[in-house]
Amino acid sequence: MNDLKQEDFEVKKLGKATLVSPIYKNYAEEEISNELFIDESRKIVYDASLSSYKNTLESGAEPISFLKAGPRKDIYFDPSKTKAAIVTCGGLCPGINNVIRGLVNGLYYRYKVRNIWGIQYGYQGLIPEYGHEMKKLTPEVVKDIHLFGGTILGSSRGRQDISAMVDALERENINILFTIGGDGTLSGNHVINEEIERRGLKIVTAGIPKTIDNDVNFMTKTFGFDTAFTTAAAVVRDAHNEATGAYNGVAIVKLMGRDSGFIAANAALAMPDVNFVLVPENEFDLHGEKGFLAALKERVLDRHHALVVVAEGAGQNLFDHEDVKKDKSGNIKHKDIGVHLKDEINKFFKSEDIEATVKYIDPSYIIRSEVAIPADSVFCNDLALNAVHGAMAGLTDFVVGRWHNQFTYLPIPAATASRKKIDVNGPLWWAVLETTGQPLKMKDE
Ligand SMILES: Nc1ncnc2c1ncn2[C@@H]1O[C@H](COP(=O)(O)OP(=O)(O)OP(=O)(O)O)[C@@H](O)[C@H]1O
Ligand SMILES: O=P(O)(O)OC[C@H]1O[C@](O)(CO)[C@@H](O)[C@@H]1O
Repeated sequence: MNDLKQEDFEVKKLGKATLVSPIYKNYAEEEISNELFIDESRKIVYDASLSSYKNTLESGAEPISFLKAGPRKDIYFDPSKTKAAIVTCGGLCPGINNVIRGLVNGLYYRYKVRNIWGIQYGYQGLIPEYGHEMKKLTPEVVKDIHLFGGTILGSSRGRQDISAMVDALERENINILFTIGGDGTLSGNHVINEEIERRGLKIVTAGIPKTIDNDVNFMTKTFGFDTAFTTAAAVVRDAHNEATGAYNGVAIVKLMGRDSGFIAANAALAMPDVNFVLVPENEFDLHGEKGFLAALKERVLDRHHALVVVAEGAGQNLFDHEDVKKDKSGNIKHKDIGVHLKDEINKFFKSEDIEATVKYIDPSYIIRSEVAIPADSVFCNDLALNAVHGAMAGLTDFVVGRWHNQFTYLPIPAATASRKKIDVNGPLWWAVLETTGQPLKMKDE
């Protein structure tokens, strides 16, 4: 591993370094993480323990090359002539403002870039017809924004014309575009980059992965996730009070998680009063001997209260999918499992002649609008600074992340090829089963 040289690795679209960084010229540059391994035959770097690595290859994505994130000795852009822009897209997430603040301060103080702009309301802000003016960003403008949830730039969903967006970058003489967003935003970043390459423009794009669902590939954790499950855990605690406050009380808390149940699983582990965690990765039946309702009944008759945490993408197998609805960006809108559970539990206990009190709590939007907790604030700032370092060094079409205790730069297609999910044979799910005591499977098979 130590004998590996930079040229052994397939590094996509690394810009040509032309300038020596005024600040980092003495920085010992180390490009490759020791925790990653090389597949000599393919000339790629991967983590041997990685199941998502295999999924990514199977999905036909490009091979993965991790670079260790951090400042480079040589930088590509002359700070005095560099114009940077920041855009935030998709749903909200705790910490977006911290990332914006970190990007602005990193550019301004570390590299002395003075021309920094915020694009308003997501990719819409690059389309003149919407009329969203760009916002000048300085350390003064962003100095307090970490004290608030949401995004000071606004966000949006919905496809925009790629060529028109690149026209805007060209027209505005933007050299660096930072995109803060989830899977969709990063995919958008990638196609914008393809158009930039086609036109041969000196523009780089850098992604900072934003999703409270924590479902981005090759990221141990995305920012906002810790805040999300910490906030969710407080709701779960209160729900427990509701459940125990009535004889045969059942409380259901629905949490976000379109495709992955990380928030639900972690909130339940943080608040181990939870008796059932329902996640998209683990299908369940409602009815039948081994179904969820039978298990719930057993629990209620035994202890006279029960606490259920359900991720929004769970139990979708219980619905028919003839009228699939999508949001503006094309994401499938899931059927409301929380309301469905509440109704089915009520019906079931009535049919069993058991008097039960069912309380349903959906704190989704409150959770994702929260202010970042300190651990997330630190993380957001680190991600932002590393994104700045990569972009100033001329890297493009990359997403900054953290993987096995290292900050990394990863080609966007590797991050978006598939979603990270809970491994139901892995330690997280086993911890959930052990803590809740819920049956291994709630399905008649
Ligand atoms: N393949 C793509 N090409 C171009 N633009 C895309 C692509 N996928 C998504 N986008 C755009 O990226 C923006 C954000 O996408 P989306 O609404 O799916 O949110 P997201 O980034 O996945 O965040 P969240 O995790 O909150 O859903 C939208 O404007 C969407 O149209
Ligand atoms: O209601 P909106 O804004 O479409 O966002 C909901 C989605 O955002 C997410 O949190 C992803 O960021 C999903 O779990 C959820 O489906």
